[in-house]
This record gives sequence, C-alpha cells and structure tokens, in this order.
Amino acid sequence: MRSISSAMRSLLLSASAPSSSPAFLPRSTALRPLLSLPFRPDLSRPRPFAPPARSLSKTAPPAAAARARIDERVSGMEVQAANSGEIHIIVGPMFAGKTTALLRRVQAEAGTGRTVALIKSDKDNRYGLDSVVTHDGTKMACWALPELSTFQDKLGRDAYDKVDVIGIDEAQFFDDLHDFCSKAADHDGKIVVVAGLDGDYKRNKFGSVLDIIPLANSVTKLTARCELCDRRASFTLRKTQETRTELIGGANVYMPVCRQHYLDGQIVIEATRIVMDIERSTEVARC
Ligand SMILES: Nc1ncnc2c1ncn2[C@@H]1O[C@H](COP(=O)(O)OP(=O)(O)O)[C@@H](O)[C@H]1O
Ligand SMILES: Cc1cn([C@H]2C[C@H](O)[C@@H](COP(=O)(O)O)O2)c(=O)[nH]c1=O
Ligand SMILES: [Zn+2]
Repeated sequence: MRSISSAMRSLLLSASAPSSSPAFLPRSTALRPLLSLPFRPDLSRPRPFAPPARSLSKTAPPAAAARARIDERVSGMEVQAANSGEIHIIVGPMFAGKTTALLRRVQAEAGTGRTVALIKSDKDNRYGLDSVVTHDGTKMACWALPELSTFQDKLGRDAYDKVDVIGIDEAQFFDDLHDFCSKAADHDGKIVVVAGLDGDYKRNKFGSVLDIIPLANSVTKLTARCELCDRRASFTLRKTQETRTELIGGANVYMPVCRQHYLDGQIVIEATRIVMDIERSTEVARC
C-alpha cells in the first residue's frame, strides 16, 4: 500500500468496499525494435489515393497501353497499402497496464515477421529516454521524440517505408497525434498502436488521445486496482497540490482509484488546500 498523507488516508480509508482485483496482463520481455524484413515492393512514394487508370481503347499504341497497365497495378498496390492501415487505441488511468499491453501487441507483431518501431514522448524521462518501460520494469527500445512529425526524418525515408507497425506510448503528450496517425494509417498503410491517458488528474480529456477515436479500428479502456479498496480503478488521483496538467511522475505523485475514492479524494485535497491557506494567513497575521 503506497503511503499517502495522513489526512487523506484517514478520510478515505473510512469507506468499506468489497475487494475484487482485476486480472493483470502477463509480463512481457524486452525486445530490440526490428528494422529488417525480406524485400518488399518499394512503395516509397505513396501518392494520394488515385482510382485505377481507365483502360485505354484498343487503338492505343502498345507502349501507352503497357504504361497504363503498370499505372493500374501500382495504384492498386497503393490502395492495398492504404487499406492495410489500422489504428488501435489503449487508454485508462495510470497503472492500468496500457504500456504493458502496447509492448505485448508490438512484440506479437514483430513475432509474425513484421517490422516494428516504438515511439514515446521525450517528456517522459522517468525511466530513461531510450526505452519504453512499464511500471513493472519491462522495457523495449524506442525513439523518444518531442513531436511525432519528426519520426520519418529521424528514421529516414527508406527505413520508414519498411516499418509495418508503429507503437506510440504516452500519446497524451503529442500535440500532432491526430495528423500523424491519420497519415500513417490512411496514407502509408501502417498499423498504429497508441497507448495513453484518456483523462488527466481532473478527469478532463488529456491531449489529443480522444480525438483519434473516430479514426480507430479499436478502442480499449483498461482499469487498474484502486489503491484504497482494491476495486477496479478508472481514474488517476494526484496526491500533491500541483495544479498544472503536465506533471511527470509515478506512484510518488499519482494513484489509481475507483469513482468513490476519486470523489472522496477531491474533497480531501480541497479540504487540505483550505487548511493550508488558513495556516498561511494565520502565519502572515502573526508577522
Ligand atoms: N494500483 C495498481 N493497479 C494495477 N497495477 C498496478 C498498481 N500499482 C502498480 N501496478 C503495476 O503496474 C503494472 C502496469 O504498468 P504499466 O503497463 O506501465 O501501466 P500504465 O502504462 O497503464 O501506467 C501492473 O502490471 C502492476 O504490476
Ligand atoms: C494523471 C496525469 C498524469 N500525468 C503524467 C504522469 C506520468 O508521467 C504520465 C502517465 O504515465 P503512465 O504511463 O500512464 O503511468 O503522465 C500528467 O502529466 N498529468 C496528469 O494529470
Ligand atoms: Zn476505491
């Protein structure tokens, strides 16, 4: 049981609740990102979706007819590439197993011979910048980026074209999440797996994660275990007084809670804030 302020503990632990711990995802093993695949037809210049070229009349000269047939096949392949794109979103509170599920999916795709690449926000420096790390310590090498739009340049155009699956962790920190996912899946035919917080500590939408739901093939909301009653936790409570939305941290700052303990927690935090304000004004009056 993590330590929490005594005021919060006494007020929150008064609630009695049935315990029902959710099933947790199995641990996954670390894996280097794979960037090599058997040769694939080079679609390095995917063009916007173009309907197949019209078949030429019988009278067209042989060279023009051959070119038309090649154009038709290439545009068909581009349509196939774009049609093979997917977006899968994994959300939930902190400690829900989002990163664990992301690594498991990406590793499974790599196991089928697909080329995978993993990205996280360079704002998340909790466990180092060169890996995505779960709260259990499972890790996988990744690209830590300030924006998703820099990925293709970082990787290089040829390498990017060879990537089949792109994993994104801490998606709430990427302002260009929507545009990147749309291009990667709709235009470049990638399978994109996105893990991130749906809500911040105030339960407001966090970043652009909810904005890509209309683009998605699947959306999964995971739950953690409420730190105060062991019921399913769908929300993240911030244990400190900071009020800025982006505040990097782990169990020292946050804990997953159920609805009842989230709401109780808000009361305790507000009461604590009022008490601290009174103490501060009393001290000022003494001076
Ligand atoms: N209160 C909690 N509820 C669920 N899992 C927890 C809790 N506290 C710690 N954990 C651990 O955190 C792991 C999930 O870590 P991770 O996949 O990084 O979660 P997320 O990415 O959703 O923050 C679980 O497998 C579990 O071992
Ligand atoms: C609720 C909340 C979280 N954060 C930060 C805290 C962590 O660094 C990440 C989430 O990590 P996880 O992989 O989901 O465990 O986001 C924040 O900045 N603001 C918030 O409101
Ligand atoms: Zn609870």
